[in-house]
Amino acid sequence: MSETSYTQRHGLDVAEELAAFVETSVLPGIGVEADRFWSGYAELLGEFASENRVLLDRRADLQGRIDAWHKARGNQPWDVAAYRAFLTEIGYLVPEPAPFAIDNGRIDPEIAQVAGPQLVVPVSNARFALNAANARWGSLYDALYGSDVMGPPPAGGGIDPARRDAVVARAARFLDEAFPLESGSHAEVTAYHADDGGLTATVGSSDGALRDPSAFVGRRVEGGDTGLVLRHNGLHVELVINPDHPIGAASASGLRDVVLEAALTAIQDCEDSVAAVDAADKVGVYANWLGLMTGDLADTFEKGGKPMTRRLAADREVTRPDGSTVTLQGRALLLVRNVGLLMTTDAVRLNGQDTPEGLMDAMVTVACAMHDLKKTDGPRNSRVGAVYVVKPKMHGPDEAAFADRTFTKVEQILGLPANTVKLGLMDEERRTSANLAATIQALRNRLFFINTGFLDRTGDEIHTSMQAGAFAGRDATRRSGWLKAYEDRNVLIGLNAGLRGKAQIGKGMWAKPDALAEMLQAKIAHPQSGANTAWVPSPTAATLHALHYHMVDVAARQDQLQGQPVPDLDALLTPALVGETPLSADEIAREVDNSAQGILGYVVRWVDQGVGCSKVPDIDDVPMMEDRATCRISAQLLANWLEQRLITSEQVEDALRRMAAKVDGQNAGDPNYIPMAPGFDGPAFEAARDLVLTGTTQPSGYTEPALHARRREAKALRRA
Ligand SMILES: CC(=O)SCCNC(=O)CCNC(=O)[C@H](O)C(C)(C)COP(=O)(O)OP(=O)(O)OC[C@H]1O[C@@H](n2cnc3c(N)ncnc32)[C@H](O)[C@@H]1OP(=O)(O)O
Ligand SMILES: O=CC(=O)O
Ligand SMILES: [Mg+2]
Repeated sequence: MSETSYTQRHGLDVAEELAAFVETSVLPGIGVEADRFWSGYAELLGEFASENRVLLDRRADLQGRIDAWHKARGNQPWDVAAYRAFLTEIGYLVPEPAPFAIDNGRIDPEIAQVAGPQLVVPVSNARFALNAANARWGSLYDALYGSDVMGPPPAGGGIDPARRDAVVARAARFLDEAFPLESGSHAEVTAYHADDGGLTATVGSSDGALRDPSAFVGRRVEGGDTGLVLRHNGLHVELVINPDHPIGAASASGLRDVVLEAALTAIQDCEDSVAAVDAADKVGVYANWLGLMTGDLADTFEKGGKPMTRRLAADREVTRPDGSTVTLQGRALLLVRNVGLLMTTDAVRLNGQDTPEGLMDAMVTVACAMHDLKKTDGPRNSRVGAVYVVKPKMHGPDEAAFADRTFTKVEQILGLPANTVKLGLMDEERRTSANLAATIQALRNRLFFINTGFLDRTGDEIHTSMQAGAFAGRDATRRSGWLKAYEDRNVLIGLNAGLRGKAQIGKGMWAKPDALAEMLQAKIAHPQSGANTAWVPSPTAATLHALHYHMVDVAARQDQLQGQPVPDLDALLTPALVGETPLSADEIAREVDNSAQGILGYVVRWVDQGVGCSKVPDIDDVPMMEDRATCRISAQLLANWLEQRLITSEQVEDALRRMAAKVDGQNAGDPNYIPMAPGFDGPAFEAARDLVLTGTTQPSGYTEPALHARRREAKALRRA
């Protein structure tokens, strides 16, 4: 039962808290009257809500036909030619467009020109959201010292001199690679000098310049620190000199830190990393986004036993050798991820019906961003007057065209110039990957990224071919040919569509937040593949991943790749089924336990505590980032194995119960935690059960319907 109270606006029933938030917090100062906002919203729903429904019905219709095709073929050998012909006949595959190039208008340099990390953060968490914005600049010393890159992370308390020296030496190696000196190493520098002639470094008895003197940008002073700002591959690096600081005092040159320009962009997420199921939750999410756009967001919390208040970082003013100044952005360029087309919300109702949540996100998040567009001086987000909306889970060109028209309408309602809103296309559903060029074309006037590597994409891979047979395990599914085709095609199709120098071609999330030594080894593959950004889960990961963009010149890599043949669709369309070599009973049992644990560990915090992104140890106790997309994969794999009779529902129930007890144990230290055992009947456990047992019939295998319903149930129980 909903607790929501409504107020009437232009024929809409609007939740009172949303109406109050829009009218008292969002609209004042952006030149849009409440009447205009709500009458426009009513028009938007009138024009787009039923089309949204038709697009969802089309998804279901195509899925039904694909399921029937696989079932009718039974055990016949896989025939990709027949499959392609069938997908073409039903309109799942559309004709390739003639060559074209995107024309996306003015785009900020963090997207169009410079390659670097993209951080993602649940915007519902103000402390994290601010931290993500401020992760534009990250201490390399802290990232190396505090992570596992230099060996097991420190237990805390005090500085270990041996570890400190190893960190300093590692950072000097980086400086030698990115900013080599004419002679000698940064490790040997006893003094850095900056004057109108540029930067010199003293090594032994001689002063030498940088091998590339133009890499020196200038100097800035902050408190007792002098920052010497360098630039390489478009990314800035600051040598922080302060001989009075304990770390600077231990260094002959007084170098106390090397600060990297790290998260060039940060996605403030209203989607899969948040749990927002009603008007109150949505207003919480929007309020943080609004605060980021006005610049006023602040959060006070306790850290290390002391209260601290976090705010957005200031810009950085740097004095060049010739005395002129340049202002460097202090914060990541902020993008906002809206929700997709699937869910409806009861925060705005029309004719007694809930309305598409994606349309509400479009109206409200763009209106909030207008506070940034209205700024005439001081720190701002977009310097070219753009709003960057990341649009997830679109299936193919028709849905992309729908998003394009939706934002045209939103721009008209809010009085914004056409194509102010730029869209990031998440290539995370198979119908988009298979029709990528046409999908890009549908967004050509506002596209600012295409990203791959997505976990949702694996979930959709399994769901789409649910009836084709049993999928190999989660890792094997992600190692097989379709994934390489998906990744490679995305880069090459993006380059063919003229994204170079205009938009991002991005790669996916590093989902092991604590395994950063491994990330440093592995994630260099992203820039090497021609991607000019890739997702990271934390500011520390952003700082470390930034090193990769110094090691690889992505623009040069894109030049090499431009014009290479795009891999054929066959590999993309071939599902990663178990095949000739069946999985052993042990392999199956281990995968079932692992998936059950991942689902429960995530779902219990989502449903009972409203936490949308969690760190959950896997079966080998490796902490994994779990969000709705990883949950979708685990649930879909178990649903597929049930459907294909590799496992039984009794096995699933047994694994869920055993793993629920394990997850309870893992959360024993959390005073707010509600154990799932021994009753196994609370909304969290029920949600996990729903996700697996109804996984074949959930739309596209999405987790939102089950999670939202159970979270609302948990909230109602708490109220009762
Ligand atoms: C499939 C997809 O859709 S991927 C996109 C969705 N995923 C995400 O957005 C991942 C976001 N990341 C996170 O939520 C977290 O990093 C987790 C849950 C994965 C791990 O969190 P933990 O390691 O437990 O973080 P913990 O609570 O210990 O915080 C450590 C510090 O890192 C910061 N931090 C961690 N992640 C982030 C982040 N994404 N952005 C900003 N700051 C962050 C915290 O603010 C905190 O610093 P503070 O104390 O100074 O505020
Ligand atoms: O949205 C991100 C994903 O991995 O899915
Ligand atoms: Mg996703």
